[in-house]
Amino acid sequence: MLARTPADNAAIAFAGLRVELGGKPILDNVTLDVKPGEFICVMGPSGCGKTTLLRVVAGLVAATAGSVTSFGRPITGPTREVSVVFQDYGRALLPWRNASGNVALALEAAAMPRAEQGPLIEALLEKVGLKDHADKFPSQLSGGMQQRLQIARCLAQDPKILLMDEPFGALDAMTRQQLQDEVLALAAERNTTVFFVTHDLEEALYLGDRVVALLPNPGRIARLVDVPLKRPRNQLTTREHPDFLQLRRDLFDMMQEGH
Ligand SMILES: Nc1ncnc2c1ncn2[C@@H]1O[C@H](COP(=O)(O)OP(=O)(O)OP(=O)(O)O)[C@@H](O)[C@H]1O
Repeated sequence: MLARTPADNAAIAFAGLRVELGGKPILDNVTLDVKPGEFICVMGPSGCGKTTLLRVVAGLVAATAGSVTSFGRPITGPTREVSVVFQDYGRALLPWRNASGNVALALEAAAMPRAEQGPLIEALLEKVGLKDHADKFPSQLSGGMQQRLQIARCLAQDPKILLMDEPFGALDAMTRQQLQDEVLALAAERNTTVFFVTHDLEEALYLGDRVVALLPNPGRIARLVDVPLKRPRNQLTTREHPDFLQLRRDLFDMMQEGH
């Protein structure tokens, strides 16, 4: 039997990953192990390759060199074990299906018998606070509610890994904070590995067990920091904690200096 390496146990393992698109290097020498159940945040300025890195994990972009594996298996394309929440909920949801119908989409894709779908859809909508809105269409829901619906649809897939690409970027500050806490609670309850992309340093520190800071041209890991703040996090006390402020300062300076 072949010996297992630490990377085989990682939910996601990048080893010397390089990605070129259109002949241009976009990511270079990305090496990182993401532990099962870890909440990892990838942050950095616009164009540093955050979305490209997420798309590699989703199996939508191939490595030019190096490797990316999930629980020891190479990622070669999209699978049901990995689900993606996009920033643009308006385009991710089907406008002609109501909330239940949008969640059902994930279950239909898994060929779940219709009779089993109902109770599961109800439970998922309740989980994201949309129990009383099951019959509403996306256009009848607020932005925050539409994003909750997209999250419910992703959870219906029961993914091992949840990829989130600036999911709260289009929401107002209050809704954004509410959803941050809801996602933290859901991820903890299900022990889901979350790979969360944001350009917002404070959001990354608030959510993450670790923060990966990328710098551009080509996108590369500039810092990998542990966030030692206790859980459950709290929008006031966590953000006021001296460790939070220190990490924010360090990462901010690093991004400003660009190295
Ligand atoms: N299909 C493609 N072909 C060529 N270049 C691409 C392609 N997709 C992305 N890029 C380039 O790769 C770089 C990284 O893009 P990416 O979207 O991954 O960055 P990002 O950090 O997510 O940026 P943002 O925060 O603005 O979304 C950019 O310079 C972009 O122009």
